[in-house]
Amino acid sequence: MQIIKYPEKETWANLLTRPTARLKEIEKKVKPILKKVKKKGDKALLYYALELDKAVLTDLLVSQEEIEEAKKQVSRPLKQAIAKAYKNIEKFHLAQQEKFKPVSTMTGVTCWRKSVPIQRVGFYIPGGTAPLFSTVLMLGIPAKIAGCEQVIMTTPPNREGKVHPAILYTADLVGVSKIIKSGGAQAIGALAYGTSQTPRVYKIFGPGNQFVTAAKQLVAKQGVAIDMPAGPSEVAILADDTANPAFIAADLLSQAEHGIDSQTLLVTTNEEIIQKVAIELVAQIEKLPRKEMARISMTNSRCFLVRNHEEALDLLNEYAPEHLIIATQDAKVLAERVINAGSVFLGNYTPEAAGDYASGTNHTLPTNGFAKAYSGVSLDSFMKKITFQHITEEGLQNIGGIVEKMAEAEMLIAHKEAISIRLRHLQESKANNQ
Ligand SMILES: NC(=O)c1ccc[n+]([C@@H]2O[C@H](COP(=O)([O-])OP(=O)(O)OC[C@H]3O[C@@H](n4cnc5c(N)ncnc54)[C@H](O)[C@@H]3O)[C@@H](O)[C@H]2O)c1
Ligand SMILES: N[C@H](CO)Cc1c[nH]c[nH+]1
Ligand SMILES: [Zn+2]
Repeated sequence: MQIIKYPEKETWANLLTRPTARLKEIEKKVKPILKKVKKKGDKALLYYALELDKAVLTDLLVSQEEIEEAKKQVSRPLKQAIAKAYKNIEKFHLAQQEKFKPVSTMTGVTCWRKSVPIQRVGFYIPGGTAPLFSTVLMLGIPAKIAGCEQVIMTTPPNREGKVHPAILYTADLVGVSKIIKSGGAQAIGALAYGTSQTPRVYKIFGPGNQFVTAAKQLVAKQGVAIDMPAGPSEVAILADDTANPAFIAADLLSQAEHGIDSQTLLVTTNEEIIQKVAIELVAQIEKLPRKEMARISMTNSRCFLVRNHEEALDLLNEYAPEHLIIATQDAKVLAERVINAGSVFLGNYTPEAAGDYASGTNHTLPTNGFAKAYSGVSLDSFMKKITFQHITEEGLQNIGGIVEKMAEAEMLIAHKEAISIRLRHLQESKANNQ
């Protein structure tokens, strides 16, 4: 972990760079993959399953038998844990339902808005180095509440050509319509362009590694919607002397273990805590099965010693972390000053891992600084907001002159005439009735 003491503001941009490869370099690898999928469809998916996932597949589609088999393989305690997480995630996302009342903007002019589900959505479920079945819940539950009709899921097969049973079990639980055994950029291409087995979707959701994220960003330029760039995981921790160094180390490692391109940050006003966390990291990392990955990722880690909490928050808002843990005495007060972050965790007993799995909030979040402009996945991500309006005869008389004036000033006379023709008609009918 690189320690940086009292950095001047002008140096922040350089110190806060992400370890992810430059988008241009990743794009060089991803573009030919997308092109091949567009041209060759399922044949390309089978080719990349062998080339990149070392899986010999005879069929890309997960069969009903495979799902039934998976349901038997998941243990009862895991099913119980999943059921509890499901309830919490459902509760939090149900609370996001919007009740929009019609608004009368002028007498006779009524406007309202309705949330309508996106009919066909695509999920990418990461499975390269760990089977992230929790992501199935994070995407599937809000999609179900929203009422999306068709959910097409893609996830990488393992070397035996199989998908992890817990991924299949949760997919069945949330009502996924079709599961395609394909990972990486090729899966994103399949969802964006469609193949004989993969229906083309209107919006692609889900996190993934740099290849997945770059592919999502590329297909977004070609017309398909995406949730957001949700790439390699990140966590930043703001700690004071009330924080527990062992907890901090555990939280840093929990995101470092995601992959070699994950990044973790510690920001503190307390020099002593840095040394204590460093000691804890050495001890805790040894116990992790993914310690090699975490060790590489921890080389991307930075620790900032800052003068005060004001400066800490400015630095963190500049970084815009995917996850921010505030482990300070006045965590709730400091949280008010957060303007750029995907999801915030307050206090010593709020580990980020709770949000990854079960507290209720969504774990599909913007990385790489995109939290400056994007929100994480929510119920709204699965909806379009359609606006409606109705204008009565009296309403048109009230609003007509305003529109005519503005249209004329924009030199759009057909617009003006769409109003004037009606106003004249109303005048004529009034005259005829007198
Ligand atoms: N931001 C979020 O909300 C969030 C949530 C969960 C996970 N994540 C991130 O998701 C990622 C999961 O990564 P993963 O790799 O385990 O699984 P993954 O499913 O995202 O990627 C695996 C696929 O990547 C492709 N691939 C691997 N090496 C390649 C190469 N050299 N060239 C082209 N394609 C290649 C393969 O096709 C493989 O199937 C992690 O980075 C994790 O931090 C992010
Ligand atoms: N931390 C990840 C989001 O960056 C989500 C996750 C899934 N499983 C474990 N963690
Ligand atoms: Zn995680």
